[in-house]
This record gives sequence, C-alpha cells and structure tokens, in this order.
Amino acid sequence: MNETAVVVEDLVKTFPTGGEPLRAVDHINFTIQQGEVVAFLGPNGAGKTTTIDMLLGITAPTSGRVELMGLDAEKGARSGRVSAVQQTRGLLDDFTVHETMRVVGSTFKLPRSRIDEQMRVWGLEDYASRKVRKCSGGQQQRLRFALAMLPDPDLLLLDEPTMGLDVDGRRHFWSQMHQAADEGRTIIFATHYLGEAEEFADRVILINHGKIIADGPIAEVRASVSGSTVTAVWPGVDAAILDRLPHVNHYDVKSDTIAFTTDESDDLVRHLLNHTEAHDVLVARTTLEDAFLSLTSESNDQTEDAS
Ligand SMILES: Nc1ncnc2c1ncn2[C@@H]1O[C@H](COP(=O)(O)OP(=O)(O)OP(=O)(O)O)[C@@H](O)[C@H]1O
Repeated sequence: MNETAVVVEDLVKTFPTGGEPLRAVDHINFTIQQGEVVAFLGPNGAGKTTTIDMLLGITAPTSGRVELMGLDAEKGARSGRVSAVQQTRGLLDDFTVHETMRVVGSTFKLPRSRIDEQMRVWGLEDYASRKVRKCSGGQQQRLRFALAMLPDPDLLLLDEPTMGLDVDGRRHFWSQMHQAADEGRTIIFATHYLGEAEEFADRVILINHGKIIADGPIAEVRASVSGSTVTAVWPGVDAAILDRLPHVNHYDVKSDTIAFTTDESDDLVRHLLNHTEAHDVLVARTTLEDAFLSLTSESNDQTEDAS
C-alpha cells in the first residue's frame, strides 16, 4: 500500500520587510509517499524551516496548498498522526520532564505504559523529575524526540533534529529513526549535515533561495553533477594553461593544488601525467557535498543574473 503522505502544491511564503517583500518559499511542489525518508538540504536562509512550519500549520502560506495524510496542515498536526521536532519551540520551562510527558500523553489519551516506554527508549528516566529549564540542550532534545514519538505518528517532521547533540545522542537518535522508518513511517528532516542526509535519506530535496533546485534519490542528485573530481599538485601553473586543458568542466586553484571537475577522468588524468608538469594526481567520485556546492552556486548565479 503506497499512500501519499504529503502533497505540496505551488507553495509560496513571502514576509514583509521594510522594502521589497522577501519570498522565503517560492512556488515549490513535491509529493512524498508514505514510508519515504526525505532530507531537506539547503544553505542558511534557504527556506527549509519556513517550509516545515507551513507543513505543520504554524505558518500560513501566502498561497498554495499543503496536505498531510489527506488532511490540511492544522488538522494533520492535531490528529497525532503527524509529529514534529523543531529547533527551539515546544517545551515548557517550569514543567519537569515527566510532567511534560504526562501532559502531552493525556492530550492524546495515551496509557501510562506508553509514556513509561518512551521515557525508557529516550533515556529520560535519570532526569525525570528535573525541570525542563534545568536540562541541558541535548537532554531537552531527547525530550522533544520522546514527545514526538509518543502518539505513534505516521509522519515525522524534524527541523535540524540533531543540532547540539553529542555523538552518542546523534547515534541513538538515528538508530531510533531507522527503526521508525523500518516500521513504515514517513520521515522528513531538514539538515545541514550532508553526511546524515547521505546515510539516512532515500531522497533529497535541495532548496536554495526558496526554490527546489534538485529532488531525487541521493545517488541521482549526486550524479546530476556529472563526473568526478580530479586533484593534482601543479605549482605555479598559469591560468591560461588551465583554461586550455581538455576534458575539464571546471577548476579551482588552492595554492599548489588544482581541483578539476570532469566527465572524462581517465582522459584528463592521462593528459595531466603525459603532457603537463602536474603530479600526485588523485581521482574521487562526486560527493553529495560537491553536488550541493555546485547546484547551490549555479542557482546563486541564476538568482544574481535575474536581479
Ligand atoms: N518571520 C519572518 N519574518 C521575516 N523573514 C523571515 C521570517 N522567517 C524567516 N524569514 C526569512 O526567510 C528566509 C528563509 O528562512 P528559513 O528560516 O526558512 O531558512 P532555513 O533554510 O531554515 O535556514 P537555516 O538553515 O539557517 O535554518 C530567510 O531569509 C529568513 O531571514
């Protein structure tokens, strides 16, 4: 059964500024099927949080439509089928950890056993009676995860979920999310950590300046930035020589090392070693990070050209 979890149609959000309104989300469209794990990637200010806030019904779209599990955003959030972990919101400072869990559990009429289980799963028992404001950032984040999982949601929306977590916390979080995904839940997360997207997501939606600039399986997005990176040590090489090299799409000079992107790495390596002074030549396949940098810089160029 492949139910549609999320539909986003021609979604726009503009914010007033002193002058020209700021279009934080600019006519985006996507559909996510139940059971997909999707990473929203994008540089600071790309529009990831604004998009997630519209999915959650926290921010009203300027125009366009959002549907979650067949419900509009607000009803989706109220139903308990959709849960969120957000960067800063969602906790009351003067409640203890256990009280917070109980209050949220009672709004969904959950049995005590479910609350105890999630306290255990997220390692909250050791500081159950601590006030939220006295918990560390990582402990508060664990509480947010426990609260999000409490109603056994079908869809999880996570805005930079592992920010501020130590290595153990991060590992524990992702192992729980792996389990949640294996159970067929849909997971959408915004992240700056390309490694997390690469390791965990089936699909990546790359956002820049409020627009989707790539959407697809990680391997496809990586491959859309064609070819490989070839690096070589070549002290004092002239730009005029680099400009004339065959088989090169693009190059960057960092002191004595030149990084080339190419679709024909074998031919380029052969040329460099046989016909030039370059040495210590290395070939690496394009990483998601290369794709991310290349696609965002292309879209920055287009935005500059348009303005
Ligand atoms: N309430 C608001 N009022 C005015 N501008 C806003 C508001 N919220 C966000 N913006 C602007 O909208 C743009 C997108 O912001 P958003 O927080 O969605 O980006 P992001 O991709 O989540 O960034 P980050 O990775 O830094 O968290 C930014 O330019 C931001 O300054």
